[in-house]
Amino acid sequence: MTKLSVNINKIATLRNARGANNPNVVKVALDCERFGAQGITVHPRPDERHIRYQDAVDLAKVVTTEFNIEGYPDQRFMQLIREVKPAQATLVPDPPNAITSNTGWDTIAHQSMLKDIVAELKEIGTRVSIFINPEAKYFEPAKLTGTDRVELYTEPYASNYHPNREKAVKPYVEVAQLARELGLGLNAGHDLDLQNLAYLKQQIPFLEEVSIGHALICDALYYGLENTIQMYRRQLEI
Ligand SMILES: CC(=O)[C@@H](O)[C@H](O)COP(=O)(O)O
Ligand SMILES: NCC(=O)COP(=O)(O)O
Repeated sequence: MTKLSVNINKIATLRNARGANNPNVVKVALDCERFGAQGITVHPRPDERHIRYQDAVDLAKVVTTEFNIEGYPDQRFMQLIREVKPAQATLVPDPPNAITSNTGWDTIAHQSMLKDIVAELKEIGTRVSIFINPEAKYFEPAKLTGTDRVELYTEPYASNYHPNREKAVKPYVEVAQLARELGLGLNAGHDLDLQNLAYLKQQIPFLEEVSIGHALICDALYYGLENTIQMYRRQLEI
């Protein structure tokens, strides 16, 4: 089974537009779970333009599915993980001013740093995933960091899906097999949507989790949150 973790960053973007607490991200997270989400993902950024660090603290108290916190492992992120102890921490190499995540780790250049961070996170008791591009050279070094999982950065798959989905998925299928051989668990995320999700799942049936935010929240404007979550879940059952 591939779990659907709903990224609620965009709910916080909407809330922050008016400064009060509507929509309430904690309530939305609980509703996502009630509607079928098997995990909740947040990615607090240093400027707190959407999810705030305090949101992650508040969410951790009530989320009963898998809570996944993504981010660059600076001191504030590590302090948050120590305080919240989420089920999973996903390490992303974004600089502080990144508009959104746009690449995975260079696990060769940053192997020693990642190894130390992974060890610290595992000491806390949090499963670790490393955000990674679909390039074979990064997988063995990723394994050597001690990480439990890797998360495939799927933006290139998503943007190449419509012109040629077979070509778009090919590098992902190759590295997914490699990850499997290395004993790395496999997550995927970024720009997955109702059109491209089922094919990715068909080609990589052993995906453990996808985290989806932007497209899912956009779809919810038309279909409603409950329907939308069910529609995404169905894509993963194919
Ligand atoms: C790692 C990843 O792909 C997601 O966290 C994505 O970047 C969402 O972040 P934003 O909501 O800030 O775009
Ligand atoms: N890890 C990816 C994620 O959480 C959501 O990415 P997106 O669906 O908002 O592009």
